[in-house]
Amino acid sequence: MCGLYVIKPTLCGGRGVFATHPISKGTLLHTSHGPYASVIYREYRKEVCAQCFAYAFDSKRSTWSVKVERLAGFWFCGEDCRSVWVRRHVWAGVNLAGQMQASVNKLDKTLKKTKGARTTSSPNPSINLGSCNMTQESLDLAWRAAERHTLLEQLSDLELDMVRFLTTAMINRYVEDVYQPSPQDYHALSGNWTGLMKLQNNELDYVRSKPHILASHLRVYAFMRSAVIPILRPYVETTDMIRQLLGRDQGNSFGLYEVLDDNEMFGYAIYISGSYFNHSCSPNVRKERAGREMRFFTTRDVQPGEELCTNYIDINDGVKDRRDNLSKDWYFDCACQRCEWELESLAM
Ligand SMILES: C[S@@+](CC[C@H](N)C(=O)[O-])C[C@H]1O[C@@H](n2cnc3c(N)ncnc32)[C@H](O)[C@@H]1O
Repeated sequence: MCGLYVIKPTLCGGRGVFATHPISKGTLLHTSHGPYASVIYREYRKEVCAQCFAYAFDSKRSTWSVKVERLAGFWFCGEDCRSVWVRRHVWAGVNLAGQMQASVNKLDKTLKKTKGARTTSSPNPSINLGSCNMTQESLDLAWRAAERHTLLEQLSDLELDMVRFLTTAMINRYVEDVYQPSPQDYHALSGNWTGLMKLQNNELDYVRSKPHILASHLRVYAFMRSAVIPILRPYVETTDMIRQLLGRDQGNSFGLYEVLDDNEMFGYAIYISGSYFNHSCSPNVRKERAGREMRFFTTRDVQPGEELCTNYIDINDGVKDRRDNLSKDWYFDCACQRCEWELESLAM
């Protein structure tokens, strides 16, 4: 709902969402109508509707039966979802998502057959890919080297899912560049490429916190360069787009759960307009997925000027565990008031 909040800088958590009016408990604050980038994990693809994310098991089925003809890889809970998906994914008669999926599957099969065990060598042996002291300069060097030495390797299932996730954003960018979609199309993606680029980029923090991830990202890039269909090739000629996307994925993506956060997680997604809510260990907002939408509701009455926050982790843990989890998985030291109070009382 517009007019109830503004996005503005916080003291120590970048930008945040602040109430401008009194808001009562249970108010629907905001709806992100659909993700700009998303993936349903491969193992769930036949069980989760590619359009509305309905889970087959909830309907007492094991899989969905409706799929896109030819270029399979997308299953739907019914004809309606399939036709919405086709309307949004088939441009000038070309099913870009289907073609990419087929190309990714083909390359994966070829690598499995021909390469066997993967290697973990650096594309440039002089660059150390596994350091928590990584600087921006050495990170840039590693990526630039990847543009010159394409080291094609078999990917893990998680990396293949990452490829599929990146592909959805790349296709949305292509459609923006070529077809100038309508405002409704942008609405359905909760923003556009420019909006996506305004989200916080966590690339360096992520690589420092999980040093092994850089080698994985470089493998994903090399794979995408080989798997990409000709129409999308310009987007992977340099590493820029993939880096921009990977830097936003970390710290901005939402888990796609059956419905509530403690159910089965079957994928992840970037909801651009929903990415401005900061974390608090005593949140006043909860998120709820409804089909493809992500909705944000207040969980108590809120006063004007108060920050509106969700929780990124389980807030039932003790202060030390919460802070460790946020630092490990979200790369920040929580600046919320509850942490401050609980840390003070621990120090006394
Ligand atoms: C999903 S984004 C939220 C929007 C972000 N503040 C921005 O300006 O784009 C998550 C990032 O916000 C910051 N953040 C969120 N909650 C925070 C908190 N409780 N304390 C400190 N930083 C926080 C961290 O930098 C985190 O990586």
